[in-house]
Amino acid sequence: MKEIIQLEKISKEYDHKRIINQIDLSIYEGQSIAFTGHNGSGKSTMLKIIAGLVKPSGGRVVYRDRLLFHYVPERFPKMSLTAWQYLKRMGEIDGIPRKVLEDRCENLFEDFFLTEMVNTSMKDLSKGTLQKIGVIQALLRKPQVLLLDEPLSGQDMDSQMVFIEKMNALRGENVTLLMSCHEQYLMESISDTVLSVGEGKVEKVDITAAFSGREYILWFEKQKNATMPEKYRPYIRQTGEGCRARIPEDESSHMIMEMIRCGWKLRGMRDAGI
Ligand SMILES: Nc1ncnc2c1ncn2[C@@H]1O[C@H](COP(=O)(O)OP(=O)(O)OP(=O)(O)O)[C@@H](O)[C@H]1O
Repeated sequence: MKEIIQLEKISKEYDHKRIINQIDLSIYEGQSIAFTGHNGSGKSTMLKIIAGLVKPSGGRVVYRDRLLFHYVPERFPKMSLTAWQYLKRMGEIDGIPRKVLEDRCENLFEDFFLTEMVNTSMKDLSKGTLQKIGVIQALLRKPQVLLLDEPLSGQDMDSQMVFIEKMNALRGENVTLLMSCHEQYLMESISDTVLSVGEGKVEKVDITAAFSGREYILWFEKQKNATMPEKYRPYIRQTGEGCRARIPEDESSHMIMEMIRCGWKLRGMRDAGI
């Protein structure tokens, strides 16, 4: 694999407090890294340093190529433009032809269930909706490196599934993904490397050992004309207007996709071990 970014002895201090301490890290083309760790451990700081948005206090970041970065912040600024006006401007800056931009936006609005909100002023949109607009902006023109700061924190379950699908499609196109994240199922779904950030250090987590044998509890709500996929019947218990399933982790993404395809709406998800 081709190394595209190298962190050499990176440190960062805020108010004399060392958040990141002498980190060395190589990032490879097409790699998908999740930074995980407690609140305030330094995940966002790592992303911002890699994106060149924050200057390290020590060390240097070496970029092997000229790379197109897209950065999706955790909190998207509220502004008076509508989502559509905003994305049109951003697309124009990216040099995307008008018609291509319109088609791309329309498809992405639909995918992320945003069609009814495109003409609402962004200052009146929720955190999750703004986050989706940030993701759409990042998808308008394919970047080489996509950085996402807690991309799922405000998104509903259906949008999370769309997001996972889109990220895996980008991985298929060799886009390098770097995200900060707390959700283990997201790391399992889209990351090949998990790095734990804490006490100044960044350490690799053995994903296979950490996630093996896990099961999830899923809740689905029945929509009109929903049918039950035969394959998953043994895992499912009916509950009033919906159903509940306990499923091994490596089956969970497929089950969710299949249930959504059969007309169910994912209402919730949690680790069965918690
Ligand atoms: N601009 C800043 N000025 C001062 N301190 C900062 C600044 N940015 C971050 N910090 C501090 O650095 C530490 C790491 O912050 P960072 O946002 O990187 O953590 P995080 O792991 O992403 O947290 P969370 O999971 O809560 O988003 C925190 O203690 C935070 O308060």
